[in-house]
Amino acid sequence: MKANRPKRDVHPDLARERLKCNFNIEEVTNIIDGGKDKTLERKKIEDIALNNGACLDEIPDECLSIKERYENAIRKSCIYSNIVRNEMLEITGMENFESPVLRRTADAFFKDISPFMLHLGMFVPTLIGQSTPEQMAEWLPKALDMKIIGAYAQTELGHGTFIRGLETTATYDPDKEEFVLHSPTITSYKWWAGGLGKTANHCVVMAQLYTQGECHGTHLFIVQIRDLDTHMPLPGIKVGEIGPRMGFSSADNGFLGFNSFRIPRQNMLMKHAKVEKDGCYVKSAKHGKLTYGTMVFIRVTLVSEMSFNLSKAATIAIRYSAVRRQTELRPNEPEPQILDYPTQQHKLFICIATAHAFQLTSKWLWDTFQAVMADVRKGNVDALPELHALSSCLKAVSTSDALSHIEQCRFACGGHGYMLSSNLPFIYSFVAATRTYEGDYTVLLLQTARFLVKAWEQAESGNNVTPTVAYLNRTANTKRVVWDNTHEGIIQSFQAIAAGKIGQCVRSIRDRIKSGMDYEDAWLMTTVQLVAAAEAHCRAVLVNTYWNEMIRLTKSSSANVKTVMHQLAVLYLMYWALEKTGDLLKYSSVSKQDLDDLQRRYEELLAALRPNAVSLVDAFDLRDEILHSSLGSYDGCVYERLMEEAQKSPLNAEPVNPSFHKYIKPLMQGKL
Ligand SMILES: CCCCCCCCCC/C=C\CCCC(=O)SCCNC(=O)CCNC(=O)[C@H](O)C(C)(C)COP(=O)(O)OP(=O)(O)OC[C@H]1O[C@@H](n2cnc3c(N)ncnc32)[C@H](O)[C@@H]1OP(=O)(O)O
Ligand SMILES: Cc1cc2nc3c(=O)[nH]c(=O)nc-3n(C[C@H](O)[C@H](O)[C@H](O)COP(=O)(O)OP(=O)(O)OC[C@H]3O[C@@H](n4cnc5c(N)ncnc54)[C@H](O)[C@@H]3O)c2cc1C
Repeated sequence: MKANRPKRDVHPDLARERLKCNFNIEEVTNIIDGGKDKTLERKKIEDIALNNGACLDEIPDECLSIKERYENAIRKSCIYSNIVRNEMLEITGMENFESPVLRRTADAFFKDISPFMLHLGMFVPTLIGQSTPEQMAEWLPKALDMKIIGAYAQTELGHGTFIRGLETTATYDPDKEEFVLHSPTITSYKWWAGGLGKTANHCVVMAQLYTQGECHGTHLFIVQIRDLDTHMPLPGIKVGEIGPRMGFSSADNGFLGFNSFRIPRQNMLMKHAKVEKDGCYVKSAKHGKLTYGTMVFIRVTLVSEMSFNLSKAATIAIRYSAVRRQTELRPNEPEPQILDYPTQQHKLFICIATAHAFQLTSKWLWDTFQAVMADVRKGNVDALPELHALSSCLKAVSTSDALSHIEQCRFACGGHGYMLSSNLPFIYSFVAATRTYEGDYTVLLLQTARFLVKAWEQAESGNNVTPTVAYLNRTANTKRVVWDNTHEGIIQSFQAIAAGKIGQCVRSIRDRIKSGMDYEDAWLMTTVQLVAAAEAHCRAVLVNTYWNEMIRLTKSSSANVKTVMHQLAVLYLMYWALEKTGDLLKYSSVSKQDLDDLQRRYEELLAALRPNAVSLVDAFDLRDEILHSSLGSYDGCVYERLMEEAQKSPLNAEPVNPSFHKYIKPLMQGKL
């Protein structure tokens, strides 16, 4: 079903906004995309995927039943996969199946989520990261060609965070050279895996490996769960969907139980550890946590995913705010555009800056990830703890910040932001899940904290520490940093806050141990502070990386692009400095006067950015098909679209609903 979209003239308010722009939008788009060639490639791919209108729906997703929504999502997933397989991968190259462009175009097809998302998002990366070359040759081509469709089944009903506590067992039987998968309890049922409920015919399963009578901890196995022809669950498999949830409505998140289900020995993913034919277990020579690799990979990709989602929300809210007028400031004067209110600018401009901060940081994180993985392939795992610490905190903070900024975008759109047709509730509920999945916020920050405490102890004893915590070598023994309101000064203050908080955690742990606690209890009692310290470290990394990358990427930009990119980065620094005034007062010499000055400069910066606001979101270059929003379309025809979407409500299909005759009328007549 293709929907025809009427072409409309651009709303005069938006047209006027665009005339005010003083920088080259395309140059900024190129920076966000990672270069002019990347922008051209993206546009070419978007044209292929979206120009034929296959992504559009006649009936909005939200007006469909759960079953219809799933079926429509499958229909479109198949169309989309075919386009990816036949046309898009030819341009990106097969090896770039995880290209952000594919994610971006997928969003035009799915207002919610594709049931195939986890196939490409986690199943395929697990095959790549965890298989031997022979296994890769066997499974990967089939997976990329959609001959098999997979899910990632790790979490169980009883355990998500604590992977070592998973209960599914895989017991090796050397006589038959098979593993026997079993779910011994109700809590051992796999739970949550996207695409598992109704779509996947294969999945990667994490299970406790038993061989020669010994448990060797969790390992990954590839398991066929459904017949490829009939799609019926195989004997010994109990599989289904987990039921309605806050978002992810079309992802058929599933449950899965095994009743002594047998798989060949070759189905254990054996890149890092293996079981020989006779049942002998050979441990990973490199690092015990390499089986967690897919999680690290997704945590890394989520930072750019957050930038993308935030840029969508910011585009919707800023275009709407340029069109929406509300409240007379002075009698008989026209009502201002709500974007003219500094409070509105305060809600929204930080969203643009944060989308840039996450995008530039995500590219840097991706390069770091690639470099560490290249080392791991050569047998050097020295940088793995730092990568784990970094990807954990950046995943936690970027998802959490994106979520609260997206909610601000919804607030900024008043009542209309609450409409599903605005798309803001969908974006919000999608991003709300990211704070939990792939490692809960608190849990991941505590992982980073473990690394930071060790780094602190090294720095304290005069040893050099790894690059992302190098600031500890400078600041570990400093009481308070001297406040300086330049960007360098603000970045150093964030580093001083992080160092101060980590140091305080170390002292708290030591004091508690001195007073008789064992290390575990002392750590536990300090976890509220440890989470705050890891967050502070992450903010220090973010401000530093964003600033450095912005300078590097704008070196050859035109003067006005340099200025506007610089303004956004300064806004980001100031916003967070003002959010953290308590910490600044504690760990720097900042005075009340300095903070008042900072507040004034921040407000001036909002005013300076105001004329470019609409063009800055135009620079995200998000097509209307991707935005799916009655409030955010390029033409700004908000009211027409709201009315048009309202007409599609199933309740408007008939002038009188049958419930009137069945219930209301009898009630009115006293006949009920
Ligand atoms: C086309 C591409 C598209 C991309 C699109 C992106 C969008 C995708 C949409 C996807 C939608 C949904 C996906 C959802 C998928 C999932 O949620 S899958 C399930 C994910 N589950 C989790 O993340 C669980 C979180 N828990 C953990 O990670 C671990 O259990 C935890 C780290 C908390 C602890 O693990 P333990 O095994 O108990 O480890 P410990 O004994 O505590 O630690 C020992 C040391 O090992 C270090 N460690 C832990 N993990 C790692 C790692 N990954 N790498 C390196 N090191 C690690 C840990 O810090 C300890 O170190 P220390 O002893 O302190 O030195
Ligand atoms: C939409 C969605 C999609 C998902 N997709 C998949 C998938 O495809 N495959 C898959 O395997 N899984 C998937 N998951 C599961 C997801 O990875 C887990 O839900 C997540 O890792 C959190 O684990 P949990 O649910 O066990 O939470 P819990 O660990 O039970 O957390 C509950 C609370 O306890 C706190 N807590 C837990 N442990 C600690 C601790 N050590 N210290 C301090 N506080 C702690 C947490 O901070 C949290 O506040 C998905 C989840 C969602 C919501």
